[in-house]
Amino acid sequence: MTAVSVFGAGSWGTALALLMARNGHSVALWGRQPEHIAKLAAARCNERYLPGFNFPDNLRVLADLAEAVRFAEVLIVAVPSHAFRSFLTNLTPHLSPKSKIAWATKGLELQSGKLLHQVIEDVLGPEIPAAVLSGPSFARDLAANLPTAVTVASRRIGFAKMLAGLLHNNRFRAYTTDDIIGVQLGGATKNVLAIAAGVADGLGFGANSRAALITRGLAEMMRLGLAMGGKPETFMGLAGVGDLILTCTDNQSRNRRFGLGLGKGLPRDQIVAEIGQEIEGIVTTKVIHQLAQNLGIEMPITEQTYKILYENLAPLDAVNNLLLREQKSETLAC
Ligand SMILES: NC(=O)C1=CN([C@@H]2O[C@H](COP(=O)(O)OP(=O)(O)OC[C@H]3O[C@@H](n4cnc5c(N)ncnc54)[C@H](O)[C@@H]3O)[C@@H](O)[C@H]2O)C=CC1
Ligand SMILES: O=C(CO)COP(=O)(O)O
Repeated sequence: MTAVSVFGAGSWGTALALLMARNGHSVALWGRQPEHIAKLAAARCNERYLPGFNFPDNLRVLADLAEAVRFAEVLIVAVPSHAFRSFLTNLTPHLSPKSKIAWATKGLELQSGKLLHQVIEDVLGPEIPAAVLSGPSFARDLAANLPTAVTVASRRIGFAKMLAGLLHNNRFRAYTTDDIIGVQLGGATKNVLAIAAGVADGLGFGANSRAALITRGLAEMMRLGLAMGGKPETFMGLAGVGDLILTCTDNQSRNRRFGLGLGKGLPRDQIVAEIGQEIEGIVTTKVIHQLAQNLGIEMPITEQTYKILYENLAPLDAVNNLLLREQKSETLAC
């Protein structure tokens, strides 16, 4: 039995806390809004973000950050990417020399384009053991105990194995790797491509288009990921193509649903309000587009998604721009 604290009481933080509590660990789930945490404590369930799944007795909820950090040496962050640096800054004064940090956030830092392990190094220094969890894993499927497999990446493989051990059970497989860059870029890029897949489906383009988009999207993910130091096998694994397929094809994905709404011509504010949860791909589209430009990498689907989101390009015109590109070789190098 290990003590673990999970930070971020949204759908993903709650699902991870449930998983580890069901595995018999002693788990604290921290949220920043005391009134939200009070509701969780009273209902023993997260009715706002993950309704229908009762908390076991060994899952406690906390609104006090210092108490949640004191509770465990293993800390897992599941706040959205836009809050990542400020959250770490708040965390810093409470850390002990034994603290180890992991994150399940999928995204990059908007202002700097940094990967989140770089943000950790900036704020907490290079010495703290750090690992990322990613892969095809909807919160609701996990909470419902449906079979799931993910990747845990750390440059300290011992910490990756320890974290994987906390998560692993006979319905949840956690694989390990040292490719912290590839795993993060897979998780970030797939959200952009899921918006694009949603747009295509919202326009009524059907199955052939979806499969083409996923496949060409994978080529984009790999071009960027390899240029930034990720390993090819990571993009062919759970955190790459695995999560790409999941998020592009199932309507549990908020990024895909956002794209679906855009493709149907619904107003952006209405779609965002109806989803009512984090849509990481909106900001990530901007960051990845900027990275691709800086590195001179061709990412046409990302580029057209960027134009829909930030330059008011009509979805149908974006698709036509893709289809009217000159004929190409299918190889990765383009
Ligand atoms: N929901 C899912 O199925 C999965 C989500 N993720 C990732 O997990 C991360 C969190 O997303 P979800 O839990 O799904 O979003 P959500 O919308 O369900 O919940 C977001 C939570 O973050 C909290 N939050 C927002 N700003 C904060 C701040 N400044 N400080 C502390 N907490 C803050 C909110 O209060 C809320 O509790 C995202 O990066 C997402 O991509 C990864 C895998 C699966
Ligand atoms: O990352 C996810 C599943 O692996 C969740 O996807 P969405 O953020 O699009 O809902």
